[in-house]
Amino acid sequence: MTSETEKTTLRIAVAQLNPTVGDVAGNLAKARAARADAATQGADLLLLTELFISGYPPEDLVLKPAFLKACRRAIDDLATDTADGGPGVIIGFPRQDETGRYNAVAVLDAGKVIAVRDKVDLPNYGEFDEKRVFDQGAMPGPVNFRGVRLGIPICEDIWGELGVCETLAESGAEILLSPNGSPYYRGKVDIRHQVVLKQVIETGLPLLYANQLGGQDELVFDGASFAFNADKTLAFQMSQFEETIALTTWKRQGGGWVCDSGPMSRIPEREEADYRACLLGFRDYVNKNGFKNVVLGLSGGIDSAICAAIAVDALGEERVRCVMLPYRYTSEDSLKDAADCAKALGCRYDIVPIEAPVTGFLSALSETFEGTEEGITEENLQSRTRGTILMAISNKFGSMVVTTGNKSEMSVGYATLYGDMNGGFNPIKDLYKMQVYALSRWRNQYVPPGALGPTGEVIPHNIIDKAPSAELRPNQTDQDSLPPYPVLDDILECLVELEMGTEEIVARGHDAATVHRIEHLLYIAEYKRRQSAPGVKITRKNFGRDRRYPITNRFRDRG
Ligand SMILES: Nc1ncnc2c1ncn2[C@@H]1O[C@H](COP(=O)(O)OP(=O)(O)OC[C@H]2O[C@@H]([n+]3cccc(C(=O)O)c3)[C@H](O)[C@@H]2O)[C@@H](O)[C@H]1O
Ligand SMILES: Nc1ncnc2c1ncn2[C@@H]1O[C@H](COP(=O)(O)OP(=O)(O)OP(=O)(O)O)[C@@H](O)[C@H]1O
Ligand SMILES: NC(=O)CC[C@H](N)C(=O)O
Repeated sequence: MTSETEKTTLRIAVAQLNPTVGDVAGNLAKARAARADAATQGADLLLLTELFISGYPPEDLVLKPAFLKACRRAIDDLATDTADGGPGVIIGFPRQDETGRYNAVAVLDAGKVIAVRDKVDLPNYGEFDEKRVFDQGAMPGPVNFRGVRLGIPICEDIWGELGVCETLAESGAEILLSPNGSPYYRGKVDIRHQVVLKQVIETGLPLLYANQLGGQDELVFDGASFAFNADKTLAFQMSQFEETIALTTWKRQGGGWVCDSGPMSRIPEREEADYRACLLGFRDYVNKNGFKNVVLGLSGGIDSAICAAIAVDALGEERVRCVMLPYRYTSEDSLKDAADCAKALGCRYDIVPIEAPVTGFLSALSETFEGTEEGITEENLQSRTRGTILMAISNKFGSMVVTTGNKSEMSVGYATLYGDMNGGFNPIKDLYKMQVYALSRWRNQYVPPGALGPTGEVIPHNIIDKAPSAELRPNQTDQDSLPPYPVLDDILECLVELEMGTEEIVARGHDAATVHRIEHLLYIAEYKRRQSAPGVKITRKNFGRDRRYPITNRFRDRG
């Protein structure tokens, strides 16, 4: 006799998939394909991630009744599928009833929605803004799935202090299954492990953590789903940055449940992890927004070189066009380095000289500018001419312009509005210059899994070794107007990531006048950053949602 309460084995397929926000039909199709796969593998249950049917984060889309209706219809359709006796499904969806609007999960089995649970703890810090669009759910109880009492805390429910996991344990949950939409930042996998371990220790229950995959605007969801058993051992670990479904087997043992099989994948570290995040975020932005190809200005400098490498790795060389736009200050070295880089990457390389258009602008302005000194205006004209030409190529061929400014220069406003700031998306927006160097060196040695680019030195070593220069006037280098990048980056990390006081930064050995100047530049460049293209979030504090400073701001920290 097999009664449900005697169930001793549970096979859970964990689907770490890449949904698209707003593509309800596409996400439903992905859920169905995953369920078919799970059925083939003999799973009892398919676990999908937070708000899978809408894509995460759906932001203000959930304020549209038509969108919520479409999501609900998709959940009902998927529930109907489960009448076939195959795997049940846990899937995230946004829902509304007379009491409010919720970030919810549905449990589907035997042709029906057998339970719905709402997220209690709505994150409202950093990149998250969930209190804006969702109401707090009621404290959940476990769901009885084929005789097993499952606790389903949704993402922040396992991070926060509201006691959701404890409540689930006290009300009889036997396993905790947590659907997540957890974005990448450097070192996040370890942090998630610690968060989950804390809940495992507090509840005495095993916890399965399933995370979404893929880029959504500035965020990268890196997957890396895993579980800890109640004895605090890592039961399985899925890969990071890869869309995958894994079967895990759970056994009833000594009064509790133990996960005794599942994959054990390697988690990449440091440069590899950051590079792969840039790649995935860039690829998904371009593909999910329907661009067939991209174009970028390749200057012979390191920023555009690494952007070209990321673009080729993400899209393949035939979808990337590099354009060298030389002016009279462009050196022979730059011409050679840019050509070598494009050749190493195997992508199309055009040369469009800007002497004639810049001369045209200057001649049009000659009367207006009569009696004035030549300076930054004329320098910016070079950058703006390049920006205009790249946008023309974009319009003509439908290619998205890749923006190439790193976090160091975006911090201090070292970029020209409507010039090199033109473009749709920036793969290195959240990488300081020293990190750009580190990732470039790494990429010259390794090709990440799934990358479409070639092996070998794709960023010629001369580009890495030479002094960075914008070449907007003769013999110019970045260091003429900025401190050396190791110094600049340290000061910026203190100011931006750590919100340190200037006195504290000076105490680290920096020159006070330099620290004050960098702080000033950081504040006065806020207006530029507000007009800048989105780009991949890599740090805990990107210039997007994570750091929200006023543009009009007279505060300067003088101790
Ligand atoms: N608070 C504010 N709110 C709104 N608008 C404001 C503003 N402050 C200035 N502005 C406007 O912005 C204009 C100045 O901005 P913008 O025209 O961009 O020019 P600007 O910031 O003055 O100059 C661009 C800087 O970037 C450097 N650069 C350029 C290109 C490439 C690189 C590189 O190495 O990658 C470096 C260049 O050497 C220079 O230091 C002003 O003329 C004014 O109209
Ligand atoms: N001669 C050029 N040909 C093509 N694109 C250029 C050229 N000069 C600048 N650009 C574009 O403008 C961006 C800003 O470049 P700039 O040379 O001013 O300094 P940078 O920030 O050090 O970038 P890079 O390291 O790529 O040179 C470049 O990344 C590139 O996309
Ligand atoms: N979607 C969420 O609730 C995510 C919040 C959580 N702190 C995370 O970053 O993973």
